[in-house]
Amino acid sequence: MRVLVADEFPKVHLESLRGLGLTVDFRPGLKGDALAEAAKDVSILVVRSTEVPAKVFEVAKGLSLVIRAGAGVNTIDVKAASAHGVFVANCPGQNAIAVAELTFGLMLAVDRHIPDNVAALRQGAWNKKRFSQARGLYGRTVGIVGLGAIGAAVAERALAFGMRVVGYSRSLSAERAKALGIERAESLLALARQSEVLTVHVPASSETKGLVSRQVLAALPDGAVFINTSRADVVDNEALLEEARRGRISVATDVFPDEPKGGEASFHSELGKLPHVYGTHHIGASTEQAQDAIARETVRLVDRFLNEGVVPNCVNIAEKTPARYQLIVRHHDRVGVLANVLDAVRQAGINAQEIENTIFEGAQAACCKIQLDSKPPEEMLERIRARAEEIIFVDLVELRA
Ligand SMILES: NC(=O)c1ccc[n+]([C@@H]2O[C@H](COP(=O)([O-])OP(=O)(O)OC[C@H]3O[C@@H](n4cnc5c(N)ncnc54)[C@H](O)[C@@H]3O)[C@@H](O)[C@H]2O)c1
Ligand SMILES: O=C(O)[C@H](O)COP(=O)(O)O
Repeated sequence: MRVLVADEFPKVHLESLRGLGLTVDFRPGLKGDALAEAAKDVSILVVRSTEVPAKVFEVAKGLSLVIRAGAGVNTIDVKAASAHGVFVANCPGQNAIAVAELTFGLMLAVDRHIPDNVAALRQGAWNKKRFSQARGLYGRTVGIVGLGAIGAAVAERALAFGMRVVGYSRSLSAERAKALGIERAESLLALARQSEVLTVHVPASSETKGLVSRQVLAALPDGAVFINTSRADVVDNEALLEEARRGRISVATDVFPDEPKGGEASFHSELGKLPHVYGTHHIGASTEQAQDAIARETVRLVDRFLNEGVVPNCVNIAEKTPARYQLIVRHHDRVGVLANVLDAVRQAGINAQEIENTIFEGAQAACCKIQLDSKPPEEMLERIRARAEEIIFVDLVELRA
């Protein structure tokens, strides 16, 4: 079996993939049509931020699994993967500490103007007067949008810095907020109004597009710091540029609209050039520790897929199928029994969806559960029951809507 690794990946973990008996094509930097062409003969594709467009799934008929060696899957056409029956999995949480560390690096950098200090020294200037203007983080309020793996890691660090931490997240319950030792805001706007630092950690999706809106940015107090280490799409970028130009708030961002996907490119960002903005080059996950953890997790996923047929961290399995009924058939474990059951389902013109066949100890009997998209007629059940030498019991249950 072949695996294509189309982004940087630690050498030692490429060896672990080979140790699983796979042929590994290590081709970082592949893009677009070249990626689709290279994926033609592989079963597994591993990527970081490289885009995986629909074309890959159209061309690579043997592809079974795409692993995002990272957190965000917005760079993969997951809809196309699902339409072609390809599993997509990621490595959630494995780079959370690295992103939280960068978030704090940015927070401190903005408060103490560290990059400007360095730049002035390099230009031969001493300016203690200007660079002494800092407010300090202790006792200040940080608002965290998205309390998943990264948001929680940021909260933990903010508490250690003696900050007041308030969170807003889609599923942040009062209990979880209490467990994290933070306060909970009722809305994003309410959070923004009290945040001297607002930091965002939500995935890019149709739901989060422009979540940090013009109104949210305008609600930030004068002199606030806005930090984005998630994705550019979660912010109204036009409004952010206007706010940053005005200089009413400071901005630190690791992500940009239309940022290059690869390692090196020329890139001109209006936002990144402004004096109140500190930009980094989408390096949130780029520590050796995080890349090691991500690669280990990738190898674990490949191992389980190869040896157990399961896909941990899969992001595109239907949470619920449209099936309304479940056929339960307890049967003798013999050749052809399931084929006969499915033939009866086919003859009734019903679509079988999820199927699970469980074998009992001793391998004499099994229980097969078949989800059906419509109610089968009584004749179909009778046809199955009629094969008494194969069938022990047949039942039909209606599934909860
Ligand atoms: N800069 C980088 O290098 C870097 C590295 C890793 C991750 N990221 C980005 O950070 C994102 C978050 O990563 P994570 O590991 O914390 O993911 P996560 O899934 O653990 O957490 C995401 C959180 O966002 C919340 N959320 C989702 N939709 C929301 C909405 N509409 N409103 C409010 N809250 C919502 C979820 O409930 C969850 O708590 C990733 O999806 C990725 O885009 C960037
Ligand atoms: O979602 C992620 O994990 C990050 O954006 C990291 O992207 P990278 O693997 O390209 O650094």
